[in-house]
Amino acid sequence: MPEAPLDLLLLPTWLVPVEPAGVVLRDHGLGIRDGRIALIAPRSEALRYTATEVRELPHCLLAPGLINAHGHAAMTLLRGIADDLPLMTWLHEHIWPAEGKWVDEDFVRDGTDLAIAEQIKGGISCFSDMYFYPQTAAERVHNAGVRAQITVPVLDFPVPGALNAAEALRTGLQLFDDLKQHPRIRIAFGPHAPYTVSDDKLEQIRVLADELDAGIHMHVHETAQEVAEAMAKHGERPLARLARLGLLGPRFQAVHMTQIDDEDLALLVEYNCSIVHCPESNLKLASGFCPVERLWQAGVNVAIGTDGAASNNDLDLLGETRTAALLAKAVAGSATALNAHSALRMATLNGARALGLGTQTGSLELGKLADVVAFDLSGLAQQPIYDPVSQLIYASGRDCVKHLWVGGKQLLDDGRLTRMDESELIAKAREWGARIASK
Ligand SMILES: CSC[C@H]1O[C@@H](n2cnc3c(O)ncnc32)[C@H](O)[C@@H]1O
Ligand SMILES: [Zn+2]
Repeated sequence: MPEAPLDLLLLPTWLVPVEPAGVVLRDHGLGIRDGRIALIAPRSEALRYTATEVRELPHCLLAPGLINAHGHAAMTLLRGIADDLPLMTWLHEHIWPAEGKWVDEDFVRDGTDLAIAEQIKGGISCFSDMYFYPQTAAERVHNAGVRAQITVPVLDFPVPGALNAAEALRTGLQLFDDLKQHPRIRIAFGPHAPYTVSDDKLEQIRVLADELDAGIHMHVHETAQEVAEAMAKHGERPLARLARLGLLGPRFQAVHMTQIDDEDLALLVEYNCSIVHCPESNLKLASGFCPVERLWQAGVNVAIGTDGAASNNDLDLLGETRTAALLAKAVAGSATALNAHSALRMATLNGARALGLGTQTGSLELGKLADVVAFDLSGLAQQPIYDPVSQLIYASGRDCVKHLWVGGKQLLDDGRLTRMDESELIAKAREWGARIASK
């Protein structure tokens, strides 16, 4: 029986599948059927297939959609509200007061939409979100067509939208139930940090996460001060405390990890945890440096995240990946650390693995979801091209992002959002900015 026609055949100059590592396929086609990758073949062979739509992509590099493995989407509306401060001053004196005053469902709706649009324009097909009103964030993800891990935020003190941790967990459980069949949304737990969540709440989360086979996403070892204060208070390092409470495992996503001693590294390896490295937020808040090369050599899965726009101040994962590649060399004292191909892997497949989506997305392989980005490398600043991946990571900005498909649906076409109104998003963000600045 003849095969059903492809829905879409993409014909780029370069195809970078990410798995197998280091491969660049020249003049190949990628076929999509029913939202999944159905064909990868040399151009001449690919052209023998019938396809409803054929898209020539000259000078384009086709790669898996980028995965932003840590952020606080709605914080786009607090972009630039408090710059050039250390973490605790930033949080206690500026961000938490602003969130207490402004964050409601409308804020999360408009801020999340703005973040989604910025991320789509930056080639991000999937992101992780840790913020208040996760049900509203999930609704925005559903409408926009992107993929996301939405975490249920848990803190020991009252927060916007959920009066206490018990209520936050109750809301969260409802969300797990409502969205368990959703094709693009995965719910996880988001205990904020070891210094804001008590042992009993963490144990409760461990039990629920085991029952639901869910991820646990948490800021951990963000600064040396966090570790020193935990030593003074509990007599143990935060990661060791989390291990004692049974939270560590392959579904645990430790965000930041700028402080890693030998025992910490042994725990990360033993429990097969993922790390989400946020180099630009760590640089801006002067939080510290995650030792990426050391983790990589030890076989730990390291993904990349932007963190929120109030500490970064953009959601540009391509730029973040370049920063990660450069910083890894400085921290390791070795120019061979984190080459361009490994950096792209961190921003794609490692992100998918961290979020529990490694068998579904993060690489261009037959049967995987068609989450695909096309970067246009035809510009002056990208010439000449010896290695297109080097050019992408070290010499390109997000203005090169041309098209994005998520599950085979096109969300960005020639740099334009297909499902969202950019001028409306800008107008709404300006309204919020004016309101917040005036008070
Ligand atoms: C539980 S909702 C998220 C909560 O986290 C705050 N936040 C944003 N960035 C960071 C960071 O780098 N470290 C710690 N906490 C952060 C955000 O403002 C929300 O209150
Ligand atoms: Zn964060």
